Amino acid sequence: MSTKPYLDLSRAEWSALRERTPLPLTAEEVENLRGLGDVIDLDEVRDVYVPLSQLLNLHVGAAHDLRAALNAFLGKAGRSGGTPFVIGVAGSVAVGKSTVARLLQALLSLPRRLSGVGGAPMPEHPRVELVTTDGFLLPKAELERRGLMSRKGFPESYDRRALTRFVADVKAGKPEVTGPVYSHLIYDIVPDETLTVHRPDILIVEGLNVLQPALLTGGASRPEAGGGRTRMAVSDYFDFSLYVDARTADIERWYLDRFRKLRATAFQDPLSYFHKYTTVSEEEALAYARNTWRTINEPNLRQNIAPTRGRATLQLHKGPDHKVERLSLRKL
Ligand SMILES: Nc1ncnc2c1ncn2[C@@H]1O[C@H](COP(=O)(O)OP(=O)(O)O)[C@@H](O)[C@H]1O
Ligand SMILES: CC(C)(COP(=O)(O)O)[C@@H](O)C(=O)NCCC(=O)O
Repeated sequence: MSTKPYLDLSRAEWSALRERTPLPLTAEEVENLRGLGDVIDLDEVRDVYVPLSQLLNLHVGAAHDLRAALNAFLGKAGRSGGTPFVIGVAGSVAVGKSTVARLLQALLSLPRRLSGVGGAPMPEHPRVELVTTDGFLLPKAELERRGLMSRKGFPESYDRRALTRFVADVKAGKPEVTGPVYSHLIYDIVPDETLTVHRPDILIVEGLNVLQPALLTGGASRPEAGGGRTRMAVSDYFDFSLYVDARTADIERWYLDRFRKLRATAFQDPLSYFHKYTTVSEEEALAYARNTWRTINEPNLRQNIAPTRGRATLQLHKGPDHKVERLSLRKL
């Protein structure tokens, strides 16, 4: 008997699971998914992401039942609703986290009649909110002050306390939870802009470091005091987590391709932090992007992000064309 914590499934094995609980999408719903403006193709949606949304619905139902049982034990029957189900999406810069997160948001928001799961506690139209952790990056001026501009995306470049507090507040059922907003255009936190989450049924939290374990505070500097205190990490609030995985050479290529595309589009805006790369040759611009990959994003992947892969509930392993080739599902 295998004691490996993960069950490995080929794409074919995984997509065959869908047939047992078919999810019929109407033409309009398919059209809405296309309307996400993403590159993702519909075979991929059907074979990989529809079964995933069905598995997530099973987890949502089971989490609800467990909470109801706990409340009954505590003599609080009838108060089991209202706790959002929280999903974390982790992986490297440019591996496709935001594409997966937006797609899941769309699939999980579909009317319940499509979910194939009976009796789950969701309303007919579940409200699914998405937050990205870039809003919790320290502002550029603060990164500069701390000498962290070349560590952007590393765990220490975030206000981890604020992120954890944000998710804890949503999970606790606060009616309104407000967080900061990051702009890729200005490469900084946007002053005077916030995002507010209003008691969603499901919250998706997407970012490079969402599977980082909790920090130990105080203990390292004061071992004589008998060790420190462990803070909660954002991952402590997850009911389910996904790690989007691919070969490093493929991710680097996707990063450079995205940079090339942005150079022809968003960077054209004179307000863009990267506007300067539209006025030099493509070769020069790509040399800059390659350097950013090699000195920031790849070391962050190796040192901080990839080591958290084994904490995810499900790992999606992508091939060179973004198609999911195999999956590892946590079973122990
Ligand atoms: N399933 C997919 N099929 C094709 N291209 C994809 C897919 N997912 C992501 N991409 C492309 O890969 C790049 C990185 O994806 P993105 O979601 O922006 O990554 P991240 O949020 O991890 O930085 C983008 O150019 C995106 O269009
Ligand atoms: C904003 C990011 C840190 C990603 O943040 P996330 O939402 O994953 O927390 C990253 O996309 C980024 O800008 N990294 C800095 C290096 C670069 O320009 O690629």
